[in-house]
Amino acid sequence: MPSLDSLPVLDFSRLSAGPEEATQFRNDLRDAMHEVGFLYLAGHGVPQELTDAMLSVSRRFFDLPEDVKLAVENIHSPQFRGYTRMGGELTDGGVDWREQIDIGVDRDIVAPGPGVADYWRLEGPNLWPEGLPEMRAVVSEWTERLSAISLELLRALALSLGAPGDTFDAAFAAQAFPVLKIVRYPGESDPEPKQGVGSHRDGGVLTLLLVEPEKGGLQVEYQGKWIDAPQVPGTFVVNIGEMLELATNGYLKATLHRVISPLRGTDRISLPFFFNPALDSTMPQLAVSPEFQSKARGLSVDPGNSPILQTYGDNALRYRIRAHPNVVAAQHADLLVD
Ligand SMILES: O=C(O)CCC(=O)C(=O)O
Ligand SMILES: [Fe+2]
Repeated sequence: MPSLDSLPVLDFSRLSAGPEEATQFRNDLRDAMHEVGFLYLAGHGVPQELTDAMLSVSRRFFDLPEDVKLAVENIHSPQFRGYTRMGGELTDGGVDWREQIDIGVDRDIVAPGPGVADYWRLEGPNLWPEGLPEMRAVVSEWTERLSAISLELLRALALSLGAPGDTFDAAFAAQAFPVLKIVRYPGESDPEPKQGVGSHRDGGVLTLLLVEPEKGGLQVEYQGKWIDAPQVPGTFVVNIGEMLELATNGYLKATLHRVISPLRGTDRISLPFFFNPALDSTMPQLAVSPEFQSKARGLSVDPGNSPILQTYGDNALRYRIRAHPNVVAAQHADLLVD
């Protein structure tokens, strides 16, 4: 396999440029997600004004007084929504130098009871900060747009592997569980690099990441080396999560990545959007055609050596528990008993 200096770039608009171009796009998408598991997506059609509005509201959020942010801290949310203070998150056994707000779909809480799976604890309301009423509308439009692109990408991937295009539709139809994180990495590297977020694979299906213009820091593992993935104007970084690796028996790759803190005196905002299916969905095992099946690598195990779980909600809860022990202590102490 060739070495690589930067992630491949794909133009999403090729998907609507006639059947031949669409087929070629789907094949390129499949090959990039098999080889690297990461790419830059250009031509996605999300208006620049919407992107600017998202970045601007994100900055305004982080500029809120500390007590306003702490009023929506995730320790108040059994659903792990809301604000994570600096140093309040662990990845790969180390502290992440980032603050963030997690926003999902506002839904009713699922009442606990016999036979009700633990992962239903993740369903419930968001925590919205005081003084930023415009945040909801922008986030909701962002979530809608990015969900639509993600579903198109999943359809393209399914078709490219010889499976029906609608293979994934049902898992996302009724109660999809996307999560948007709005993240700020303060300047901690001096210049000795500090952990912005530690090395990990994403636990969901597909991630679309927007990074502030001109910011670097993201690194992607390829053939045992870290490739820098700086922001490229007009693109999202798109990567495969563990559930899609599971669905393709490892043909598509959930790739390790991490973020190095920016240099002191600077910071970096990024918006990872995790496109996830309903909590009780099991990823359909894709009918990958034999040509590809023979090249499937089987599944990776995550750095903690725990295998990927079949039901999405179990995976999601496991990730949350590992990353936010303080929320578990405050809201889910019963899960720690055995
Ligand atoms: O901020 C970034 O560039 C990536 C963040 C990330 O990988 C994550 O939150 O899962
Ligand atoms: Fe990630």
